[in-house]
Amino acid sequence: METNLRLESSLWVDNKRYRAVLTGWHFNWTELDKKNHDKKTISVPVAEVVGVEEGRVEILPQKSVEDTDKDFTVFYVKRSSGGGSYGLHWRLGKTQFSCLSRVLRDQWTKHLRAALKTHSPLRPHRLLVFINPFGGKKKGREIYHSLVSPLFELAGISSHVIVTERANQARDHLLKKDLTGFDGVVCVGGDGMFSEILHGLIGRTQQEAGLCENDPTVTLHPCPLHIGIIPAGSTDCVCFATVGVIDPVTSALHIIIGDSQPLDVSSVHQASALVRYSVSLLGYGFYGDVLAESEKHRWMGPLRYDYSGTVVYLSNRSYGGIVQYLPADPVLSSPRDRTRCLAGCSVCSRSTERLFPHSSDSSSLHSSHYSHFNNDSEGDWVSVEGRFRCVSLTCMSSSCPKSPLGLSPSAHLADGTGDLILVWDTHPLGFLKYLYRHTSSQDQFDLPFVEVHRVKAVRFSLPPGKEEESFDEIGGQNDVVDDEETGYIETASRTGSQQHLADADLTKRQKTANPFLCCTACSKAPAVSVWNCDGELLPFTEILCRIHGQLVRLYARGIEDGAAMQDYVEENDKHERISYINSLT
Ligand SMILES: Nc1ncnc2c1ncn2[C@@H]1O[C@H](COP(=O)(O)OP(=O)(O)OP(=O)(O)O)[C@@H](O)[C@H]1O
Repeated sequence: METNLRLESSLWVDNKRYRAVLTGWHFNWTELDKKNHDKKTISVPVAEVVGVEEGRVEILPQKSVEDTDKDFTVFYVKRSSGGGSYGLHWRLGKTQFSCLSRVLRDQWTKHLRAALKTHSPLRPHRLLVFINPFGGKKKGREIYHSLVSPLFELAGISSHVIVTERANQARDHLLKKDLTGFDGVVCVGGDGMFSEILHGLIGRTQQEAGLCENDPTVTLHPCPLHIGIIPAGSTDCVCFATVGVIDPVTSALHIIIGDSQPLDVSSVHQASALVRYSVSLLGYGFYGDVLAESEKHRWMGPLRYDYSGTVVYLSNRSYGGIVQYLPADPVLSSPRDRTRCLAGCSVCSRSTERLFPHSSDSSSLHSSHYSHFNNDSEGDWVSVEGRFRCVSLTCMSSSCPKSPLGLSPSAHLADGTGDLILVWDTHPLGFLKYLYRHTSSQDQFDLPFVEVHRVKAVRFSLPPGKEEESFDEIGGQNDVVDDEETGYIETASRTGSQQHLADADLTKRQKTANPFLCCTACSKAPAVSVWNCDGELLPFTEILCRIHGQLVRLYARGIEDGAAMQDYVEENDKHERISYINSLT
């Protein structure tokens, strides 16, 4: 097939002659001098071509076409450094080519489009887009319509756009409505919007597969629809940790070219009920207290997190608890191995084979055998008891602009494990040192009171004598939630897809029941903290978490950084190396 797609001819750009070659995987054009010697080559992977249009076409600020017989325009991904951030920004590159004849022009457009189809099989054709008009600086609609929609149009993607009118509308839509014909779901918003999409898609997939989400031993079914994140929130950590930059155009281009990044998800259970899903931070102690405190100061905007962090740090708290964990296989990877999970991560690729042994390639994942937990021998649980400053579990590095290497710098996005970080009680300066190291490249685990373990599951309970206040006692008597939107009445903790049920009453409960909230004003320190689950407070203290390997897929490819791109380039021949670097600059 590749030989059929090959095409080579002279083309002109700005009256300069180029030799253009379409090989199977790359489209290259090399400037020629008067003696026909090669000057500069630009090489674009076919998979990164966004669109091919007849004529001389402009997209921004408005689409305009100068329809000439012998011209065509190629749009493609162009990289630039992240302006101080860790990853690379993607921009829309554009080159207008002129041919000697219309026949040749038609040949080029036909071949390029055919190559796109062959080498980019996961490109979406139809997307369901949810915009949170109130997320972040309330610019979701503007971001989508001015920056993203023109790119989708150029790439021939049709989208059904829903501007949400209430919290949880996107999640409920995904749980109940017909999703036939959609290749993916895009959220325009922050981490809260992403979490809605996550819960909706996972819940829907399990409903359709007839699986019970409440049972932590059940191997959940991976979601068939991809998730795209257009960052427009005040916290966009999932986007940052999976793309490397917070930039709507970069994210839109990843969606268009059909990048596919699997992501591990942790399910959080209380007794025999699912409470929530988490992908980034599940934190008890310091991180839970900071979130609880910050809820009181929402009027401060994003500043509330810095303020609350200081207040909670000064309150110098630690909490008793019993942590049990199921270690992951230490031969596969370690949270202290100083590796980084970057685009093309080999640990994650090997995990795909381990987690889905019967699928020949990633595209057939969703029809494969899903019993990856059953294939792993469970191993032995390890138990530790004591007083902790914080207990955290993360399925990814949880890097963010303030902490570019993240909570666990060597964590992987898709290896079926999470990193459990135990920070034992210590003096305030020691804890400050631990916190400070998150903002630098110093190893935050190289401290005597810090432990990190790569795990498959975690259980947290209170020490004997400090048993959990029952759910009812802390104000959550209403076990039944009436979902007005759908007319459903479901019982929390008893039905499948019930994670959404806990949400409706949660805010109410937190206000009256959160032990931290009531105790900040008291001199007596609280005996228990609260869990921060990806920015939401959990109404339970004693929980069980299970990591589900590669449960969802994002339109992303993991963080690309300069060094990683250089490694990629090294694998190509010298000619392509030079041309690739040229195309970056
Ligand atoms: N139309 C709406 N009205 C009110 N809330 C909404 C609406 N649409 C979505 N939401 C909710 O708003 C919450 C926050 O949204 P999002 O994450 O997009 O923005 P954010 O500014 O990063 O949020 P925050 O900083 O408050 O966590 C989400 O949990 C989502 O459920």
